[in-house]
Amino acid sequence: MSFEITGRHKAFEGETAYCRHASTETGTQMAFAVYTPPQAAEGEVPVVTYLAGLTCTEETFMIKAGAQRIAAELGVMLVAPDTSPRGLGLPGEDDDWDFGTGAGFYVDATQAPWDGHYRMASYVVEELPQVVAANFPADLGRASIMGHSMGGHGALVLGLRNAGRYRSISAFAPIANPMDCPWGHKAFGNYLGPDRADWAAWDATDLVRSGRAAWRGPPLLVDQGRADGFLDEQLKPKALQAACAATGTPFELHWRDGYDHGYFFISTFMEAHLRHHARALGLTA
Ligand SMILES: N[C@@H](CCC(=O)N[C@@H](CSC=O)C(=O)NCC(=O)O)C(=O)O
Repeated sequence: MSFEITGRHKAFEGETAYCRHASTETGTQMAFAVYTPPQAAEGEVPVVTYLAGLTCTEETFMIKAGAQRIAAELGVMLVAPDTSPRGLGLPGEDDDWDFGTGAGFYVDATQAPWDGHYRMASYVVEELPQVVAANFPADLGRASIMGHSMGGHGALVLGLRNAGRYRSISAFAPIANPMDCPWGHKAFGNYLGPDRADWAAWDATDLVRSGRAAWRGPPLLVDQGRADGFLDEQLKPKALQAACAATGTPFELHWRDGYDHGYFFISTFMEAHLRHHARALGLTA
């Protein structure tokens, strides 16, 4: 297995590392970032994976979210993958900012030409943790997942579909009902095909509403800014809230007055999300 650390940066007595490896799921080089907290010097530490949104890379979270200080206090490893395979040269891959490169949507594509490569669900859940644990002191038995926007959708869906692997799930401004918004229609139509029945398995609201995902862990934690320009057309947190209420799924939605969709919002509430995960991971939070 090829693996390379391309950059190392000391932070809060731990280290942010930028990594690359040859992925079997995507058939490309994939990039990801890892923050290792100082507690890892004493042994394996729990892992929180962060999935970023449209147009982001493995760098975005580490640079903008302000998460390392609190991760260092709590003793949590942070893992942030890139948001899609890159550089495949597929037709249409680089035409739009909300589809293709930087927009893998954390599904396993079934439609040509995407299906052999755009396998971000299997990459995040199966392959990436193994690569991380082979190279960093990660305790995969204690794992949680979080994300933003497209990555909030990813965290919710991958967490709900793989509840045995994740102790807690949280999201900032997630695309909560992608079957019912333009971003979701575009991504799912191209990656999964025209049959909406095939989309439902990748929609957090539908997974909860249908009872196909039965989450019984700590509340699904969601923060949403009221000044978010994408809220009404793309995000639909109230649909997920209604599905959770109807099925008794633990859910906590915080509306944040004046906050928009960006990393000033995310960094403001990052500490609360990491403490939520730390409690689920058995750490003092
Ligand atoms: N087209 C714009 C907007 C892209 C954008 O807002 N991306 C968000 C995620 S949106 C849903 O997944 C983001 O996180 N951007 C990175 C950032 O640093 O804010 C553009 O290309 O900028």
